[in-house]
Amino acid sequence: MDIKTIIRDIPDFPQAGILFRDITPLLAHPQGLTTIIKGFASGFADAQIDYVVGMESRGFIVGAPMAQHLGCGFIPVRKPNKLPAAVHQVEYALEYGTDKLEMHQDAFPSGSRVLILDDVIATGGTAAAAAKLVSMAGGSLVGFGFIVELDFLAGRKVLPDVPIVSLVNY
Ligand SMILES: O=P(O)(O)OC[C@H]1O[C@H](OP(=O)(O)OP(=O)(O)O)[C@H](O)[C@@H]1O
Ligand SMILES: Nc1ncnc2[nH]cnc12
Repeated sequence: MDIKTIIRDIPDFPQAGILFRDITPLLAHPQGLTTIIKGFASGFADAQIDYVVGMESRGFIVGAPMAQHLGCGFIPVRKPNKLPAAVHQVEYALEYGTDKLEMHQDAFPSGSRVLILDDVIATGGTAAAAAKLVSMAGGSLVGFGFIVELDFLAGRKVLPDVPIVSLVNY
């Protein structure tokens, strides 16, 4: 299955000048999620992952099924004021705007091996913020996985030096 042919391009969303790579047709395909999870699983075979972290909201769509596939825990990284217990917080820049992300301070035991997953890496700000949150909680970052990587924005340059698996590059 060639997932690139199923991802749809939407010009000028959410604002003028952004070419939005829309994964919803891929998610709607009967083999879409299976193909995505197989891609991540083969990229991180033998990585001994204890927890998968996914960022609100599209990171949840790939993070939760990957955690189920691995038989490990899923940790949500959320936008501000959504998580009920004590949080770590990081502010970050987006391709379109700025935002903050939070994760529970007690999300996983210190030393846990953590994989960060999201649908898209653009500038890398979101993934770098998630990596900071994992580090603040004492996690050991195993790698990053993305369905889509926008190469021209060079987001991987702002990430820590761990393996990065992208299923599709533009
Ligand atoms: O590499 P970056 O420049 O940080 O951009 C990538 C992020 O942007 C999108 O999330 P968005 O904040 O739009 O939220 P959503 O998942 O709720 O749509 C996407 O799902 C990534 O999380
Ligand atoms: N160009 C883009 N397409 C889809 N999701 C994104 N998140 C940030 N930039 C994006």
